[in-house]
Amino acid sequence: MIAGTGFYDLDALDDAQHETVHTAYGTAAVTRGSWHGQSVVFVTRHGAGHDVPPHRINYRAIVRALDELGVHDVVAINVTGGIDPDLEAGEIVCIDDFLDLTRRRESTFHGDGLGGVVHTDMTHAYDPVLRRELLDAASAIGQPVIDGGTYVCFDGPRFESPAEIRLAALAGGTVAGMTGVPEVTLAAEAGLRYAALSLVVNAAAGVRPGEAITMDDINTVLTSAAPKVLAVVDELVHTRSVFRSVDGEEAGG
Ligand SMILES: CSC[C@H]1O[C@H](OP(=O)(O)O)[C@H](O)[C@@H]1O
Ligand code: HPA
Repeated sequence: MIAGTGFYDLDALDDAQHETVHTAYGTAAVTRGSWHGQSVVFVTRHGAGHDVPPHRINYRAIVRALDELGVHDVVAINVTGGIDPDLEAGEIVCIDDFLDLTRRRESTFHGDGLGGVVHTDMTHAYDPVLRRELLDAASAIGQPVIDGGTYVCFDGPRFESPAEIRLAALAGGTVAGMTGVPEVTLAAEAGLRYAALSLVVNAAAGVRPGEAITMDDINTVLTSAAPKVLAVVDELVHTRSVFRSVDGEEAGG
């Protein structure tokens, strides 16, 4: 699980061990533990003290570390601003596409052409099966989650201008964030299954004319809504543990 703003530790993890993983792309701080008997690796992408801004996160080290630790499935949580005017703060969207409007990020494992030039398909960058599992988990606990939406990624760390959000809306954007890309594209390059739950914490700039974006308002939404997102992931992990014990499989992955 890779989470960001408002998600700095995972109380659900038993036997949590903090580790630094050294990769060819730099280091990543991870917490490993057991959740409903399943092996889980948790990463808080801005760091435990939220001291890494979105444009400075070492996405390649995080994704490579998860890959090297044997992770197969990644559930990402991103908090976002709603571009779609119908979205209210506190709503959750299970993302199914992205638009990359970042400009200054290391965004590939294949930049140097070593081993050949590689072009990775992004048609199903958000894994349909893992998305379905998340949506089913949400249904099982009665938590509404919107099925599908386009995550538009900006560099940040500033919020967008109203004109930037109008451009993103014209392109079909649903929510705006600063961390979803290249996390999703690197996961695809690494062959990891990746799905993302996006928690809307404000209306994106200009969507509600006259309304400013404040961290106080965002933190208020996070306090009440973050547990709902975690409850969906908890149900997913719980469901998997039940199926694995019925199947007699080893917990893991
Ligand atoms: C809430 S202020 C903006 C900050 O929040 C989002 O973080 P994350 O994607 O890690 O949940 C956004 O991308 C910015 O980093
Ligand atoms: O409005 C936003 N824009 C970009 N990222 C965000 N993260 C929370 N809200 C926003």
